Amino acid sequence: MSRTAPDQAAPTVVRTPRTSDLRVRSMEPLEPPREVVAARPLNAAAADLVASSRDAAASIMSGRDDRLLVVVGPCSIHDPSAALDYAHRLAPLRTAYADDLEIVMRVYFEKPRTTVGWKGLINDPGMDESYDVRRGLRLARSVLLDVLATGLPAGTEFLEPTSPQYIADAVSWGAIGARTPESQVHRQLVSGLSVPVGFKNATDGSVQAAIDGCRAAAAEQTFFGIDADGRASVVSTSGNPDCHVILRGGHDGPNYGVSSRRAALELLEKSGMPQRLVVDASHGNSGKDHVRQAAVVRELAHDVAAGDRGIAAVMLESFLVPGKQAPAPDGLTYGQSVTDACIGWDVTADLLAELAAAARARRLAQPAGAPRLDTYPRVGG
Ligand SMILES: O=C[C@H](O)[C@H](O)COP(=O)(O)O
Ligand SMILES: C=C(OP(=O)(O)O)C(=O)O
Repeated sequence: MSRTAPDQAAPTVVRTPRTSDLRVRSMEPLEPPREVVAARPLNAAAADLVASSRDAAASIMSGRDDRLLVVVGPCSIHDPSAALDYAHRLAPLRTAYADDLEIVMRVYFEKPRTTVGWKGLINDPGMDESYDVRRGLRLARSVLLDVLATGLPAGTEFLEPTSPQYIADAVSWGAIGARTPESQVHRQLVSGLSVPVGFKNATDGSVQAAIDGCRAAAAEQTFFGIDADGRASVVSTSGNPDCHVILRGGHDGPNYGVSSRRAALELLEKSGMPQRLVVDASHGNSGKDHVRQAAVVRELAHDVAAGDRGIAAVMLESFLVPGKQAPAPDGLTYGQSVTDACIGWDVTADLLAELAAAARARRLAQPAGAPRLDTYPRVGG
């Protein structure tokens, strides 16, 4: 065996380990928002509806308007035809109850999941794990414009930090879901949205998380985002004063009852925010049992009719057919939810009539000289 002389040693091979994209399978550029918006721009009538319904929602939430805001519609949009069918039924009720209710349709495209599951029409429009996000974005925009054309404003959850560039001009009310009120990314995003936004209490029931979310979103923020051409950008915002809290229940049970509402109103007062709440009849407040939603709404309507002014808005998950089914690319029941169970159309129509009557009764019961709610400052104001 020959020994290698030190000056003839084999050169050391220095291997540089790969340290990025180890778990990224692919990256595909998206169309810039400007192109998607230009393909289906808002017309003047739709822009008027968006602007006036945003004002109405902000006025109701601050107490300048004594009607009830009602955000009602499917848990998620999966079939644009069924969503439009629903919108055509709801739109006449918006007109019929306009003196007492400001009805906004839930048009939710992005679903936050507890672990994993279908993440909504934008992420996977075919519900077949093909994740055609380009189609999803265009489809979502079309659904929003078609809903606006029926005369209904739309409300949605903002989840992906860049998707609002594609659709937010057509949205009248926004939500930050229970899994994200503490997320800095979402608070920053809301600070730049031109839309009134409700922060849900956290899934553990914390209302303070939602209040802190409103306060952070009311402040000026600087963060990463994309511009209308899709370029990575530094975004600086002036803050969103039109934020409010949504009670949706939590792991320990519902929080729509009078004592939970009173506790939430006290927290709002301590933070100098309007003592006005959105109450979600679904999720933790119904235990995800759609039949329970009707009981929750009726309890809220009773308290509104008795003069409760802390309830400014009610959210309902409703579709054409009650219940829910598993998401699938075909073979689905038309008009039934593929995420949380929804109440069906007939019950929805009854509940809207009851909420309108309750808002009317509250107005009539208002003692002359009662303090105007609009004396509350705006968030951060
Ligand atoms: O609103 C919909 C659901 O409650 C939310 O997306 C979480 O759903 P999951 O717990 O089924 O994932
Ligand atoms: C996901 C939703 O609700 P939450 O964030 O309260 O679970 C929703 O309203 O669609």
